[in-house]
Amino acid sequence: MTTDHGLRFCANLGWLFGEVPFEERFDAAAEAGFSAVEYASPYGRSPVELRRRLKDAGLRQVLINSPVGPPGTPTAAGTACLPDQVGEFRDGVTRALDYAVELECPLVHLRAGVRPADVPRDTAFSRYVANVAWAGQLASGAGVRLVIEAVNARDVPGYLLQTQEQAAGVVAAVGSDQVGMLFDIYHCQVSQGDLTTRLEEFLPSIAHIQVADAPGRAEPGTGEIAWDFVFDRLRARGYPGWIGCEYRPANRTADGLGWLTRYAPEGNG
Ligand SMILES: O=C(O)C(=O)CO
Repeated sequence: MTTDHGLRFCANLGWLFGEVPFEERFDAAAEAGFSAVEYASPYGRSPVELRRRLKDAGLRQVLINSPVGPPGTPTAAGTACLPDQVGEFRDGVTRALDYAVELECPLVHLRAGVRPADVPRDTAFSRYVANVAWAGQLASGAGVRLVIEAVNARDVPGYLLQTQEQAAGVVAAVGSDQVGMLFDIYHCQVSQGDLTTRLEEFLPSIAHIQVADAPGRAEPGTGEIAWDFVFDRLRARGYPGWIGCEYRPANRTADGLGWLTRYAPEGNG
């Protein structure tokens, strides 16, 4: 549901409702008033199971990520910029699109990856652009849109894509409506600031937004970002997409959702 207020928020089940096991987070999100969810990795469960959980809770899935390697390995933040991982990357995109189609999920986030020290930046960047272009073509056949996200270097040192300008440049270079930006307000604040200027500049390319406050990455209202100002701007510009709650709740998730009722008074989407 889009309200007159215009902003639609979805719950990231990888980050929110950590008080209960993953399987129970669907119901927890619905009980908290969400009508949509996102999470990075559906791959440990069958699409049939996930579809059932979504349906039973009355939720829709709006974003998944393409697969990444195990934590602590060179592919933990993705394979898209790694010249020796093209096969892995393509297999991962194919798998992600299969899941997205099964879950009726409109967006897949392609993680760029961390550039290895022995790979020149230009080499990693051109591999990345070529991979995203390849994935965009495959995604158009599946009716799914891809998004790419700039991530701050404090949280993920060496991540290839660190600024909104770089992400916008890749979207422009690929030149396909099938690829858009995932603008994470927390990452932008940590790396660059000047949030609303950047949001407004890149709005035509932005297909998804995520939120957390800075510097602690907890709920909006726990840090330095002027959320009234930011959300007013997004509302005034008619941002039509979802806003993913990708934050680490300061306490129990439900206890920290007061901020949301201010910005989505008629329900979270
Ligand atoms: O890894 C992160 O920090 C992300 O924001 C992924 O979406």
